[in-house]
Formats: sequence, C-alpha cells, structure tokens
Amino acid sequence: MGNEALEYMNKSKTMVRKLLEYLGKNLNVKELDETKESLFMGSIRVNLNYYPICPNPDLTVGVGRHSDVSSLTILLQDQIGGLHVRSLSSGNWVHVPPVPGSFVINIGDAMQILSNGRYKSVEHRVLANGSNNRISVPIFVNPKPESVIGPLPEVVANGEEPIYKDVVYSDYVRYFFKKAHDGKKTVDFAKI
Ligand SMILES: O=C(O)CCC(=O)C(=O)O
Ligand SMILES: [Fe+2]
Repeated sequence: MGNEALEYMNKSKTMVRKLLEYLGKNLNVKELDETKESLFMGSIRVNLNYYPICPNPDLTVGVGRHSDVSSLTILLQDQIGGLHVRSLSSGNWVHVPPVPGSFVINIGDAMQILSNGRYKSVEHRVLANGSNNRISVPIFVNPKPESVIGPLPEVVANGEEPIYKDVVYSDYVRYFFKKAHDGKKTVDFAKI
C-alpha cells in the first residue's frame, strides 16, 4: 500500500506543476523555477481518509469546518458524497457532488498568504453519513516546512500593500494543529 500511495503522489506532480504555473500567471510569477517549486510544492503528502457509517449522523460531522494549510489540495473522493465548501459570497454550504474520474482542487492557506489574498483558501467540511462508509484521498501540496512564506515579491512589486507577514511554514502548521478545527481563523495567524 505504501508504494502505491507514493507512486500516486509522485505521478501527481506533473499535474500539480501545470496547475501552479497557471495560477502563478495571475501573480506575475513567470516560471516555476526551483525556488518557487520548493515554496509551493516542496513537501507533498498523501492522506487516506476513511469515514465509517455513523449511527447518529445528525449529532456530529465527519470533519469539522476548516481550510487546508496547503498551497493546493488535490482531492479524490469516492461516489458517496458529503463534502461541502462554503461560498465566499453567500456564506452558504455547497455540496461538492462526486464526479467519476475527476479531482476536487482546493486552494489552501499557504496559497492565500503567498498570493497576498488574491487566491482565497476554501473553507470545507464533511458531513457524517448514516448509511454508507466513505473514502477520500487528498494530496496536500505544501511549502517546505522550513520555507518562509509571505506575500510574493512579484505580487507586491507594484505597490500592493502586503496584508500578511512572513511566517515559517512549520510554525503555521503547528499553530493549525494546536487547536480544534474552527473555520478559516488559522490564516489570521499570518495577518499583519
Ligand atoms: O474527505 C474529504 O472530502 C475532505 C477531507 C479533508 O478536508 C481533509 O483531509 O483535509
Ligand atoms: Fe481539508
């Protein structure tokens, strides 16, 4: 199993690079050189999530509301459903229906900080299910733990006011795991 997970992760890198190159265009990042690659995708992790049938789905949730600390998350979900994302404009929870053969791509907090808030990490949660087990496999694409993340020089070059300070990525992650999932509050840790 370990080998399959590792192979899956490594094979995803081509797609991840393409996505980052595309997203980088909006940030005046001309190319994904070694420095940028280490900043956006220097540390990649794959998780295997199993949500067993829940006898009282109304009393709990599968995963509480949070945003990922990653730069990007590439999520593979099975056909059961239950993932919801929160609309930035309305605040409403929107179900993300499983589409066979597709990935859900989520923006994470590191991307929000690096882009000086141009890209917003998505708040999401998973509801408990009373009749089906569910499996999901997220690939978390992260900065290297020792990376210092803050608004990219390319983004603030034209006089844009930075709204985040530089933080060591591992400090940010430690802060995230220190507390219970509570929506998008973690990102305030990096606010100026
Ligand atoms: O199971 C899912 O669809 C999402 C899981 C999740 O949000 C996470 O592992 O961070
Ligand atoms: Fe998540």
